[in-house]
Amino acid sequence: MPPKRKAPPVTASRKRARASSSLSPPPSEPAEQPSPEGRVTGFDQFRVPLLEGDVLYIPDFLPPADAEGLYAALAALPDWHHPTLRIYNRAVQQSRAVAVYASSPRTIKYSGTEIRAHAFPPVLERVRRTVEARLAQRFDVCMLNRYDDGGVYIGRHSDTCENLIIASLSLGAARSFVMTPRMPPRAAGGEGEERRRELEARETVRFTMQDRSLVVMQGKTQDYWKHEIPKERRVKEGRISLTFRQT
Ligand SMILES: O=C(O)CCC(=O)C(=O)O
Ligand SMILES: [Fe+2]
Repeated sequence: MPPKRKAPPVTASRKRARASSSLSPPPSEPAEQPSPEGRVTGFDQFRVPLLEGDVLYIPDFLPPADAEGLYAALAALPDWHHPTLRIYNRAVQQSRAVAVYASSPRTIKYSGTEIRAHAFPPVLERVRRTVEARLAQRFDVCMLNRYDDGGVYIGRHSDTCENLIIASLSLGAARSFVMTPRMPPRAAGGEGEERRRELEARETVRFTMQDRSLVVMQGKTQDYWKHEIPKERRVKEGRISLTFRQT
């Protein structure tokens, strides 16, 4: 199998960008205006080079002062739980803990189960305001994911296209984000299956999500790409992602 194509330009340029960025926008910046296109604009230098995908990786998105104590405060929220999923008719408890918040009371469909969304707690509301102002977008739902160490992962999936824009803020341990192209169904099965695996491996894009960074997925990304956070056994620290969604 050919080696997975890494995306060194993404990682390398982000390292350079990190030193210089001060990410609280000046109040005059146009980011305060809602974006008419329904997509995040103005971050072109952070675009991940993907065919038919619109993905941004923005390092140092949250200033260190805003991130101080945030991991611990979020980890202490009372709403975390490990959903029980039905896999091949067996009940399996997910290793990743989740907590869901929404601006109005509702339940959220999630991997075949329903999760009750809570009201945004003040600590999360502050982050939401920062993300909304910087991206010039509104987010009405936030799903938190907690990966206590590198053994906790999220399998390869696409999110539903009801999520117009997903903005995922990372806190804690650096983890890999792996994007694999979605293949048409006819590419699978028999000999096609082997070819599909080969193409997937060749086109796979991988980058590292650092503490305080933001990944944005929008446009047709979910139609053309799957994403995952694979197990990385050497990672001993926890990571929390705040996945802001538009529903
Ligand atoms: O943890 C992340 O950054 C992404 C999680 C994810 O893909 C999801 O919640 O759908
Ligand atoms: Fe996802």
